[in-house]
Amino acid sequence: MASDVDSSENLSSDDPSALPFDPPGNVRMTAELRFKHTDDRRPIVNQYLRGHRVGKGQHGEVWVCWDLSDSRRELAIKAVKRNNPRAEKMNLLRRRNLPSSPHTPLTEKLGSAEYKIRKEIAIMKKCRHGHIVRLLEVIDDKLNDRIYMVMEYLAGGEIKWRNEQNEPVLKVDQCRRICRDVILGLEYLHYQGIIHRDIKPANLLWTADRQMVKISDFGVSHFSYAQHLAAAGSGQVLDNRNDPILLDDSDLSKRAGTPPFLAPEVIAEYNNTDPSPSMISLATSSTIPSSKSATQIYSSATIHASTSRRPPITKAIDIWALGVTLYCLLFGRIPFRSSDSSEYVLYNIICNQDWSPDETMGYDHISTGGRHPKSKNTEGAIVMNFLDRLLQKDVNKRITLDEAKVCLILYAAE
Ligand SMILES: Nc1ncnc2c1ncn2[C@@H]1O[C@H](COP(=O)(O)OP(=O)(O)OP(=O)(O)O)[C@@H](O)[C@H]1O
Repeated sequence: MASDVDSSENLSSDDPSALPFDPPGNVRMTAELRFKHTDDRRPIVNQYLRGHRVGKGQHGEVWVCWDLSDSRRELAIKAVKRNNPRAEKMNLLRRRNLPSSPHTPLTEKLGSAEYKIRKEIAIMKKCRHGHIVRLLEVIDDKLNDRIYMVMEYLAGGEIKWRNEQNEPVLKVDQCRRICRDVILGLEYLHYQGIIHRDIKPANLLWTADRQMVKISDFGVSHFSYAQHLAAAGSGQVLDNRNDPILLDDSDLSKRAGTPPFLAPEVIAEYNNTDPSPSMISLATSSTIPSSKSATQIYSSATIHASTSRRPPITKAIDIWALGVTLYCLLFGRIPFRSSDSSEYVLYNIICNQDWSPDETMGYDHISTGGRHPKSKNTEGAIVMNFLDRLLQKDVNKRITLDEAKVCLILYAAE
């Protein structure tokens, strides 16, 4: 088998349950795929015995598998088709009405499916942290135009946060612990210069014992060398020079993520109560399908820096998305919703309307005390104040991860 270990990262990969701030581990890059079946017709991809399918996304399918080589470890294997004609067609339809740009982004040169997977791999290769799903091997099957990503398996699956009646199913303390895990994961990502851009409950996976969550799905994430230097200090050098895809900044100008979780600065052109007709047509050209209001979008529109008021897009967008996520976990519903499922209405609500809590939060029905609780020391008041700071529309007033950590420590100590 033609296999080579990424030479830019020369630390051994051993412990799968890496502790926070572990150095990056090796990701095996394998250029050959062997496919066979067991006697009872179960598929084997190289040394991985494939089990049942655990998930299906826009671009790929994920199966549980077992490493037959030595460890017999239970892992996850994601298969992505390099060229995805359906997704390409959707993108083409979306792009049709948009103004053309003199600079053709790499997304369009490579085709969005291949770009997405290559970027996801490049970003995951940089990460080794206890709250980030870890990539172990990439199998590049050129013959069949597929790429396989072998990852650690999160057996608890996606966080289930509401029941059929849209009521919360998690206790407030569980929500707090999920929040803590995401903050630790984001702290590591931001230190690496990575903006996740799609934090939401569906991208947070439980470990088998449901004691911990890990951040997954880096399909629309962005690596910024400038942010990495800012976070890590200018003495740091880029540790992955072989990945030009990481240096392509064109995709930060795309509106990527999941509409109800987008921060106001990402959709700043909707921060306007009297929109121009062109603005409405821009938004309605990609109306949110009603049943899929929490589906990821990518490049439905290029963000134009036409407005001088536009704040820069920074890692603070992940903090906003964490606020939306925490609200979902506490109340079993999304804080900003549009009644008619149009993107324009939703974005206008996100930019211009305040959120409101229910009387109680969590499965354990703890009183919130309302949007601005009178007493400051109740559990409800502490959580509402935390949400208020995460969901600050003004990016300069939004809480930082350092401050969020302090809030959570104080909250846990109450
Ligand atoms: N490491 C993993 N362990 C367990 N389940 C996983 C793992 N990775 C993904 N899944 C499951 O598979 C589903 C699809 O995975 P993923 O979101 O990565 O695919 P995708 O094609 O990138 O999706 P999309 O682009 O639509 O967000 C997830 O929703 C999750 O439930």
